Amino acid sequence: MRTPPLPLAEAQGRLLALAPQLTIEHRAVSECLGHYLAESVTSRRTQPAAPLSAMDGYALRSDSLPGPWQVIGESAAGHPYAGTIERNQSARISTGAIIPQGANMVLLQEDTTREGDTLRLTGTPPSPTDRHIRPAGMDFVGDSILLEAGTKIGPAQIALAIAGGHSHLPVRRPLRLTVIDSGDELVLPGQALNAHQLPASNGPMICAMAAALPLAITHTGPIADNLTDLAAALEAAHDADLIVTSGGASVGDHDLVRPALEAVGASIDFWRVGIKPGKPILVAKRGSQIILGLPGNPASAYVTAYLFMLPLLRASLGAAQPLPRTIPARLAEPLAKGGSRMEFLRAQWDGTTVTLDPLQDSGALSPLSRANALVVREAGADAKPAGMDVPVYLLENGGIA
Ligand SMILES: Nc1nc2c(c(=O)[nH]1)N[C@H]1C(S)=C(S)[C@@H](COP(=O)(O)OP(=O)(O)OC[C@H]3O[C@@H](n4cnc5c(N)ncnc54)[C@H](O)[C@@H]3O)O[C@H]1N2
Ligand code: MOO
Repeated sequence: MRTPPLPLAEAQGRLLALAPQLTIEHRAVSECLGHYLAESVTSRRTQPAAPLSAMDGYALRSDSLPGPWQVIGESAAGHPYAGTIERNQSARISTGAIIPQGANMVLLQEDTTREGDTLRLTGTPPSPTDRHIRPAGMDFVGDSILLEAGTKIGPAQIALAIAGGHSHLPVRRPLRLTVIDSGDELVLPGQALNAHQLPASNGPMICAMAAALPLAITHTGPIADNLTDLAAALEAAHDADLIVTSGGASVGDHDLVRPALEAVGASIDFWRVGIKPGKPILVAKRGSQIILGLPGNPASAYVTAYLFMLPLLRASLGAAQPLPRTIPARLAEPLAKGGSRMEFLRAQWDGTTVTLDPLQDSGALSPLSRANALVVREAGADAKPAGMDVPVYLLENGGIA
């Protein structure tokens, strides 16, 4: 007997619970871009390690205002002043240099004049007096959490980890992903073809969607629509952590993904989710390996890769926040009422309003290439007037802010 399609949230939860536990390795920080921290990282130093000047000027004592002062030395970045500043003394100081002993104020050089070693105040002294001083530990202190486990490592996190004294970071090993195109009608890109054929575009699209993540990707196919070839392709990918197929997931006589999975000893975890496009998505397991059978229609493959494959990859790689998040966007035009499945409508978002593409056929690629957003319409939702907010997934960066 056929089980009804799962609700999206339940299906995503079931899939994420299967995410493989990849081993942790320590990678050079500068090679961690796009990885997720496998463990929280603690600062090995305090920054700034000592009070620093935030401006170029003169360091002196606030109780010596209004001067004049004798300039007795200099504190430059990398070359601190070794002595102590007494009343009516000052040290030339540059941005990023340590505030000398005794000083508690920095006068901007624009607020002073200097003749020889004599410094005079011409402008207004800083208020509060420590305004141009960055206190020790302003950024972070030693032995505190610098970056939480699950944080995505981008340029700022790379800089913070290095500033915190780290040369390597704990991350998951790259996930091995095999993407398989299958279908008798498919040919390689650019190959001569007849009316009954079409270029296999899903595989390259799926690989491109995953490309920013730390993966070892293998792309195979197109594989012919027969059990032997499909089972052989699945077998050849036995050491992949995740296999993603597209097509052959539905109910037709040539939809062989399920029988091929059974032939290689995989067990189906679930099949069919109440979403449009993408209903016939299939999830199977073989040992610790996961197989995601995405539907063949290009928009269905894209939407299911976005809602299932990318979150699974992110979860496996240790992301704290693997699921994409919607933002509210204002409808440029009215939205008709929802149908029996939750829908993900290809749309253009201009930063404020969102406009649905007039072509929503799941077999069409051109609306997908025009879209930068998916409008979410719940099953059975009431019609909505123009100007109303709807939840929208932004497609850039997999919907992860
Ligand atoms: N009687 C029913 N028919 C269908 C149902 C249903 O419930 N009952 N579901 C429909 C839905 S919804 C979808 S989605 C499709 C998905 O079917 P499959 O996953 O079996 O996909 P195929 O039939 O193999 O292919 C569909 C379509 O996509 C093209 N395709 C396939 N692979 C690729 C590729 N790698 N690159 C580019 N294009 C590809 C293929 O040529 C077909 O045009 O089933 C409905 N049918
Ligand atoms: O759900 Mo299918 O994905 O409509 O085309």
